[in-house]
Amino acid sequence: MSLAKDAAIFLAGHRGLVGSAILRLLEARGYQNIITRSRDQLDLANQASVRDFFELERPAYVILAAARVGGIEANRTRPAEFISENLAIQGNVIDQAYRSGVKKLLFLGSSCIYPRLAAQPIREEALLSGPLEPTNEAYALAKIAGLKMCAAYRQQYGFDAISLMPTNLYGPGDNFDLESSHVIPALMRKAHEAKKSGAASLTVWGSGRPRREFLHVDDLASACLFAMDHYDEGSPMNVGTGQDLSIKQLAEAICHVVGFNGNLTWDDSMPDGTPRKLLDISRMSGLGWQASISLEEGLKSTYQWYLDNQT
Ligand SMILES: NC(=O)C1=CN([C@@H]2O[C@H](COP(=O)(O)OP(=O)(O)OC[C@H]3O[C@@H](n4cnc5c(N)ncnc54)[C@H](OP(=O)(O)O)[C@@H]3O)[C@@H](O)[C@H]2O)C=CC1
Ligand SMILES: C[C@H]1O[C@H](OP(=O)(O)OP(=O)(O)OC[C@H]2O[C@@H](n3cnc4c(=O)[nH]c(N)nc43)[C@H](O)[C@@H]2O)[C@@H](O)[C@@H](O)C1=O
Repeated sequence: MSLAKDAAIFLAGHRGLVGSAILRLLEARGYQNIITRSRDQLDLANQASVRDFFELERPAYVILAAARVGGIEANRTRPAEFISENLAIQGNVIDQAYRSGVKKLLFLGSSCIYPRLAAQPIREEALLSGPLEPTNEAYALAKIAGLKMCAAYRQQYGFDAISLMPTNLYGPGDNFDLESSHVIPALMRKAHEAKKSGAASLTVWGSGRPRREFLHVDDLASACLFAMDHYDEGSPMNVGTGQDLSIKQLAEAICHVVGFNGNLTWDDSMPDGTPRKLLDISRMSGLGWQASISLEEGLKSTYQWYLDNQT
């Protein structure tokens, strides 16, 4: 099935990192009927508002990129908000989409749904096979509930709801707040500020030993539209690059891109999180999709975006 260019598509979370990348791609591909609402206009955690919205707008397709999202420290310190807001948003949107006759819905989970010590690279079958990483357990449980809700609605009602599990993302429109952000925007900003102030060193959280896989958000947007056209199964599907690196290697790469030549110091009072979460991407590549933006290229363009947009 291919999405018609005039299909009514509700893109939830269009101002976020992922939603804004999907919006750019939908517009570039000529989609003419994209429905958007900011949180101020429609609180997706409010069931009555979501019901009224779906009854009024009657979208044919839904891409759910609205969620409570943050880096390791935000997840560790605000678990109640991460579980309650995500359960509410996804529960309301998935249920109302089904009730109002939506033809297809895409839900986004995250690679943190898999067990902390899953065999690497992580296959989709590893889901629920072991304990989760404690720093993001609340968020991961909400995401697991979301993908299982999609599978249950497919099984019982025949609702075409699919779930993608992206690895760690980065790119234009990311959150550069040092307390709540993910590692790439945090280190990019720290390196930029250290370079500007002439500081001798930059502080990196943890030991530098954890390994992470990073996908540029424009690649994720392409994967989302590919999955809307080519995937219609209940089981979640991983999206990544198939390559990872250590946080130390990442910090060095970011310093190189930013042009900061000082030292790295390590704050071991901050958590490392999952030791490694490299996704097995054979299911998605078997369907014919692969990432195209290298980490080096993506870091350079993201830093340029930061320079052009910092406030
Ligand atoms: N960033 C990452 O590294 C990864 C992200 N993902 C997943 O991708 C999806 C998008 O994440 P990302 O783009 O990074 O997140 P962002 O924080 O950048 O954007 C989240 C969006 O959700 C909207 N939103 C949040 N709460 C509500 C609400 N109550 N009502 C309406 N809208 C709301 C926000 O709207 P507004 O702007 O109006 O406030 C915002 O546009 C999430 O499902 C996330 O789990 C998966 C793997 C990794
Ligand atoms: C996408 C994913 O994102 C989160 O999990 P995470 O991968 O651990 O995310 P992170 O990007 O914040 O950290 C990656 C690594 O980097 C190290 N690190 C070093 N220095 C900084 C630093 O300055 N900031 C941050 N944030 N991390 C730093 C940090 O200590 C960790 O070892 C969860 O929300 C999870 O729920 C989720 O889905």
